[in-house]
Amino acid sequence: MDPVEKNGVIDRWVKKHLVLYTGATRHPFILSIRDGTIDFSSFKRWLWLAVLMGIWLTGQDYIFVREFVPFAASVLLKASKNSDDNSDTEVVLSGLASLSDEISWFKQEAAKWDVPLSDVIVHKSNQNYCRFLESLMLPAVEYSVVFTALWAIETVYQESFSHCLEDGNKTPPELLEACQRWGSEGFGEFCRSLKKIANRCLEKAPDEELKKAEVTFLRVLELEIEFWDMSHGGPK
Ligand SMILES: Cc1ncc(CO)c(N)n1
Repeated sequence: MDPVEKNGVIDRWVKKHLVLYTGATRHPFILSIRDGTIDFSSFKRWLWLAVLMGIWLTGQDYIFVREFVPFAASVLLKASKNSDDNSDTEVVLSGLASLSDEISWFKQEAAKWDVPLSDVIVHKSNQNYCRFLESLMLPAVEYSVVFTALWAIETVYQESFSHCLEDGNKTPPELLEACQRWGSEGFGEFCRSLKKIANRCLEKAPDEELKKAEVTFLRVLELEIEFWDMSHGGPK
């Protein structure tokens, strides 16, 4: 690890807000997948009920990703305008390409469970998250702020699902495919590229902007926790 990355702003913030960060990346829902304590009969019952109530998590994530695409595109636009490094746009573009892949996967999953994605009702927590993304798409929101958000959103998923694949996991085979989607080495590498760029932008950001980016980071963590919370809650 190079010294810049090790002492970067991002690592400082992760350390400073470790409780919230761990809350997002080691949520009880994720731990129950990793420990294999997720009871499949109850999971299926939950899934069935959730489908009926429109809070099916895959369906919610499909809605989220559909909103995440224009957000990532807005980061791409800012990268092409503001960035002093051309490779930024390439990194974001590769992220957009995998989102296209993700959307196909959601559709395939929906077909497997025989649930039409068009019928999914947006849960309140998800709606809040999508609204937050919308607010970040405004042209006035600084590049370092949106980049911090992009890094945090992707990294929470990466750290959560890679934990389910680490040594000693008892992850049910039915869920391995989903875990590999975000827990893979390739996605980890992508998140590290995002972190490098975020650190570089934050290093140069004025204090005011740095504060905004930190608040944005914390908001992402809260919204991710609320997203996981949908796995055990009914519609709010
Ligand atoms: C809620 C949520 N956070 C992050 C990601 C990563 O793309 C996702 N698919 N969904």
